[in-house]
Amino acid sequence: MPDLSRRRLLTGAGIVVGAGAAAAAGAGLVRQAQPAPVEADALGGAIPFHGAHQAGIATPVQDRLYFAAFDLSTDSREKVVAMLQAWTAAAVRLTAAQEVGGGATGAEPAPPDDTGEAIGLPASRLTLTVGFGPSFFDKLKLPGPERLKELPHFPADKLDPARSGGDVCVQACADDPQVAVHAVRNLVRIGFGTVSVRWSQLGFGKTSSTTPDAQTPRNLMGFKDGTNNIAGTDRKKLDEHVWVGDEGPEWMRGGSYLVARRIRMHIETWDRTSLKEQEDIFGRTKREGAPYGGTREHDPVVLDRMPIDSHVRLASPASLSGATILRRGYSFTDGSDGLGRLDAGLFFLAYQRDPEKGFIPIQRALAATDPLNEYIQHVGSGVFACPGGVRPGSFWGQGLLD
Ligand SMILES: C=CC1=C(C)c2cc3[nH]c(cc4nc(cc5[nH]c(cc1n2)c(C)c5CCC(=O)O)C(CCC(=O)O)=C4C)c(C)c3C=C
Ligand SMILES: [Fe+2]
Repeated sequence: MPDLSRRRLLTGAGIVVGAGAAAAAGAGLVRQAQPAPVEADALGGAIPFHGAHQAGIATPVQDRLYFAAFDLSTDSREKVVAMLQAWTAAAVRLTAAQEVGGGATGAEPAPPDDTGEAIGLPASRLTLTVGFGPSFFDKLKLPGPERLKELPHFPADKLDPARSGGDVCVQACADDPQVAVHAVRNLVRIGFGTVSVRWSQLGFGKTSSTTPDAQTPRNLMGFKDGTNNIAGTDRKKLDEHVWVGDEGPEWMRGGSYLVARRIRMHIETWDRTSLKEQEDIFGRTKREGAPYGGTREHDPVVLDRMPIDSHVRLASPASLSGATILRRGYSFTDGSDGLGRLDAGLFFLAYQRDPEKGFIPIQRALAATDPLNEYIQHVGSGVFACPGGVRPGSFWGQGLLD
């Protein structure tokens, strides 16, 4: 649990102190209709919303994801500003396990402000991260950052427009799916008339880690995923590869560019593949996750010990003039496809300082020769500029829209 003092929580997360709070302590930081004082030892895993960077990027990866991409239903900047102000106020409360607006009860005869399904649940390390797609800037006639461009087409892409694009995105990560869904649902509600959901994706079983000391999670192919990811504590690498710096624009400083890809896995075909072939495809062993030529997971990757077209060799920065991304993906299963096959795969999320030096060269190399392509297909895609962190009293995208 993060070591947050009560004072820091109260100022940082914007919680208003009120009566009737004693009951909130005990089982963690608990949602209350009435604003409540919160004990320092009862934060229930609240991650501060405010800071130099948006939470949910370098933050230790939570267990669950709910990601939503929105279309603007207006070209009025004023309406968008009003919505982003209201979203920010709600996000401050949601990430601190507080109900939005006037709460989930007591508003008769009006419908309650908060939908209520998170009453009594702790903060669950909820983070809410917002990004703007290239079309956001076109629709609002705003100058977009130079580095935010539509992604190129990659060979074998089979992108479904109904699962791609979006003017705005919200990435909600939490250890409890109900908390993540509740957060996005309430933002959708607040945004009614200004944005509508274009597509969304639930994710479970994180497939990457930003905490190298923790056990590396496994993807649905059974392999450890995230071994060679950037650690959330590695400030040097984050500054070099993830956070936007002086190249700006100003409102993007401390922000990052997000690439989201819905990657379907042909699980049934994969499961009929021998262990040796599976391991050759990645260039790592299945049980230990060791790179070929090594015996332990974190042994150094020696490229020429790996098959020349193995996934890890192709994607390694050493093969691609240093191209590096921060991965933050999740597994998904969305039922079956009507032909008896699971609609399952990896919802791949990658943050970087410049997609031209991160995702794009890596994906070009993978799309060309990765043997994994026989077992996967990219079916959804989005690219978003995620502004720098929100300061207390400010709102998401303020520097851009003010
Ligand atoms: C464009 C970027 C990448 C896509 C798309 C991608 C898809 C993808 N990856 C796996 C499984 C694994 N990937 C691993 C390593 C790895 N993958 C990428 C990039 C993309 N992967 C990078 C940059 C790396 C790290 C390379 C390195 O520096 O060593 C691994 C090995 C363990 C690890 O380091 O994480 C696995 C396993 C799947 C299943 C998949 C699409 C469905
Ligand atoms: Fe990969």
